[in-house]
Amino acid sequence: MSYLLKNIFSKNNILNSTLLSRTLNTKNIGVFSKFINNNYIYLERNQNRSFSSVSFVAGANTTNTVGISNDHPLWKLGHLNHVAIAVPNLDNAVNFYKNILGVEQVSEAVPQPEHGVYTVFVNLGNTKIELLHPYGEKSPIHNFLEKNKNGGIHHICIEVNNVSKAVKDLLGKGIRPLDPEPKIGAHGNPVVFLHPKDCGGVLVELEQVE
Ligand SMILES: C[C@@H](C(=O)O)C(=O)SCCNC(=O)CCNC(=O)[C@H](O)C(C)(C)COP(=O)(O)OP(=O)(O)OC[C@H]1O[C@@H](n2cnc3c(N)ncnc32)[C@H](O)[C@@H]1OP(=O)(O)O
Repeated sequence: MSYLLKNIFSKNNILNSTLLSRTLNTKNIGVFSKFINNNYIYLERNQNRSFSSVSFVAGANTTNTVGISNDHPLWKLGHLNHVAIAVPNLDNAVNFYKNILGVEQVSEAVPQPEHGVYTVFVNLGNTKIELLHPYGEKSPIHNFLEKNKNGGIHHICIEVNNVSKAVKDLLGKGIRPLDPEPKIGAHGNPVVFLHPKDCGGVLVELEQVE
């Protein structure tokens, strides 16, 4: 059997595939299923739990089969861009930061239809707070606010120099992005969210900043 075939059918791959398939299921979102080496198939399910789309996502190769090694990082981590707080009442939250704490730079509320949220940025100088409020019925923060009636810290956003390379590399290390492709975030930059179950219980957003 060639080295490649041995790799495909190695005990590790079968084991990883089984483990990942078992742990990746969350309702109404896509499922990453390990395919060959660090490549994944992304299966998206609709409300009836039947599969509605399939995409192929290539992970970074962490073996030496094609000469790419993680000893030479392909991407770099940057600053903390913002801490996002989901709020049940945007006016009350803006009043707290602007008038009670006295923050000078507080943006207007901006609808982000592609993300299902309104955002307000509170600029603290060294980093920002992003206030999030649901936009539309399918907002990804509905469940969070259902469970946290007074709101709470929803995610952190860390800057990276190349979000696609970061995702490929992280997939190879078992860290799942929540979408197969980056979206354009509130600052007009590509962003991707990483599964909180893979990041110590914290929803992590990576934002590409040149
Ligand atoms: C504009 C843009 C930008 O900054 O540029 C944004 O901010 S957009 C910001 C809004 N967009 C996003 O958040 C996109 C990424 N988020 C998502 O895809 C989703 O919200 C998920 C994180 C997958 C959660 O989905 P959903 O609410 O349907 O599932 P769920 O409530 O059943 O939660 C599944 C499990 O994840 C945990 N979980 C849910 N939300 C969490 C959070 N924010 N932090 C940590 N853990 C969280 C739950 O406790 C639960 O754990 P247990 O199973 O143990 O009970």
